[in-house]
Amino acid sequence: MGVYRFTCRFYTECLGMKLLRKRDIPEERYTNAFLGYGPEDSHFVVELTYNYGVESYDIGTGFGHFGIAVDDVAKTVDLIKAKGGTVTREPGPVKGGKSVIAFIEDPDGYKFELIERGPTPEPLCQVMLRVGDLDRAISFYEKAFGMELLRNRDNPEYKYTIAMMGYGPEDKNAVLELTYNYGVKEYDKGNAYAQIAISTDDVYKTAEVIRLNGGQITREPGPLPGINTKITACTDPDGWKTVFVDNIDFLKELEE
Ligand SMILES: C[C@@H](O)C(=O)SC[C@H](NC(=O)CC[C@H](N)C(=O)O)C(=O)NCC(=O)O
Repeated sequence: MGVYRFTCRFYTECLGMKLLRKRDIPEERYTNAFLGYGPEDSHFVVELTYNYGVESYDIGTGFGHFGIAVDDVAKTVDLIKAKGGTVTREPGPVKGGKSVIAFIEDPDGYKFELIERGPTPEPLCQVMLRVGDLDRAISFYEKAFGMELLRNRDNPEYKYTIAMMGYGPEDKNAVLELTYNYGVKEYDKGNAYAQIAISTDDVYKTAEVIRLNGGQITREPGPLPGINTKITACTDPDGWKTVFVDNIDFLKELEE
């Protein structure tokens, strides 16, 4: 359990997240820790999973980073260094743009982009995933998941395009940042990053819409054995997984 405890300390001490909930599922041989900047019923959170006995994972090349909005990137980086955290890109304007950013890594090698922004109710603000066909990915997330294309930006000098997808404006909501690197059609997904989770009022309808729009259902909609929360899961055209969780069931789970 050493890796699990150390990782939690990094999230609370270096990133200022709160440890919201822990659960051990011995019959499935894993433990979860839920961390974030506000309660799980109204905030995007990180779910860390420790699988008994597994001490390392392959992060692959497709997963990019989690974005964290901070009001002063340089100050945050100093604090992270003082706590012994790993900084992989020093604070400064993004190449080809103006936003001040820095990159850090957690003890398992997951990257976090620190982004300088004003105060926000949702500091855990991005999940960056690389995709092989941006138009295909945008169309999938719009039609199958009902997300909006909030903004896109081409950076020809550095040969990539990004598209921000989500359910509300970036300054108040967590978004999916899809990145297309010119000419790169496929990535290695490794075995570390798992999925994002999205709430829904009806997992059965959600699965139907996903199927109609080219998504692959990897878990048929229905209640999870033991806890009865209804979920469905799918992969997008690049193979990135998403789990949809029934709203009311999830709130009941939090009360237990
Ligand atoms: C503010 C927002 O626009 C960004 O931070 S973009 C960050 C930028 N992204 C990329 O370069 C994506 C393409 C890259 N090849 C990849 O696949 O990750 C970035 O990471 N810039 C690095 C820098 O040092 O500025």
